Amino acid sequence: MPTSSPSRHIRRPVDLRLYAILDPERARGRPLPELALAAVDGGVTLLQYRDKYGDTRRMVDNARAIRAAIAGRGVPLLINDRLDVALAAEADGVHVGQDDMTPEDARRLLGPEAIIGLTLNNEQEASNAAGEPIDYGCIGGVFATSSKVDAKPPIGLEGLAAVIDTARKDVPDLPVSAISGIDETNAASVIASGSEGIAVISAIFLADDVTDASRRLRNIVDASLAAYGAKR
Ligand SMILES: Cc1ncc(COP(=O)(O)OP(=O)(O)O)c(N)n1
Ligand SMILES: Cc1nc(C(=O)O)sc1CCOP(=O)(O)O
Ligand SMILES: [Mg+2]
Repeated sequence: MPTSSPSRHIRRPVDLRLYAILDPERARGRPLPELALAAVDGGVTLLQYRDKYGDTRRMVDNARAIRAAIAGRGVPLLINDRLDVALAAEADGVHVGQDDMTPEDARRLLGPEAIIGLTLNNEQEASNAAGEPIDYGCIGGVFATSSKVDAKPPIGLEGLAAVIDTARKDVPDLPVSAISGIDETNAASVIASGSEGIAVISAIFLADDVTDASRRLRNIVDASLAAYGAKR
């Protein structure tokens, strides 16, 4: 078994500018590896495979196929919730929420090189992130979404700014992004609130042209980061 000391974790570098989450429920029946590559071609910097309904074998097969499709492109692949799938498919890490396996247990199982992300829903959870062996936090949900059945009430831009401020104060070296309902109309406001990037499902993977949608979002993020800067 891999062993790791979670309390002494040195954060892995992670580029949060455009984080695409690939979910078969939001793919319009199109092949996941092709969608993954199309998104990477458009400038996605981090990719997650999220599958709330897939059986384990399908998930491992899909994760392997996605990994093969984007191999050599420098874009890490994370698996939502499922450490076993991440290990079997040799993905780069996992994303866990507050009700999933703890970051400490995930770190112990995956080792120091894995990228581990954690959902932060409020200021208390941002504060509690201090000392967690994670590499980034993702704050949600900012706006309403149809992509998550058990989504919490949206916190809006003011809520986002408050959670980011708490993270900056209590966990200054933690990179943070934001999720839920983010698209071309509001991405700039998310960055202006202090986020280092955006995490997106439908604005990328429900688009007719996934590469074009990714490119437009990436341009908005880059321009907004240049204008507002990351506060960290
Ligand atoms: C980047 C990113 N942020 C948040 C989530 C949500 O995680 P969680 O709260 O565990 O909910 P599920 O996605 O597991 O339904 C995420 N997956 N990715
Ligand atoms: C996976 C996920 N987590 C959320 C949270 O609030 O924690 S919202 C969400 C889905 C985001 O999809 P879209 O970009 O289509 O709104
Ligand atoms: Mg989860």
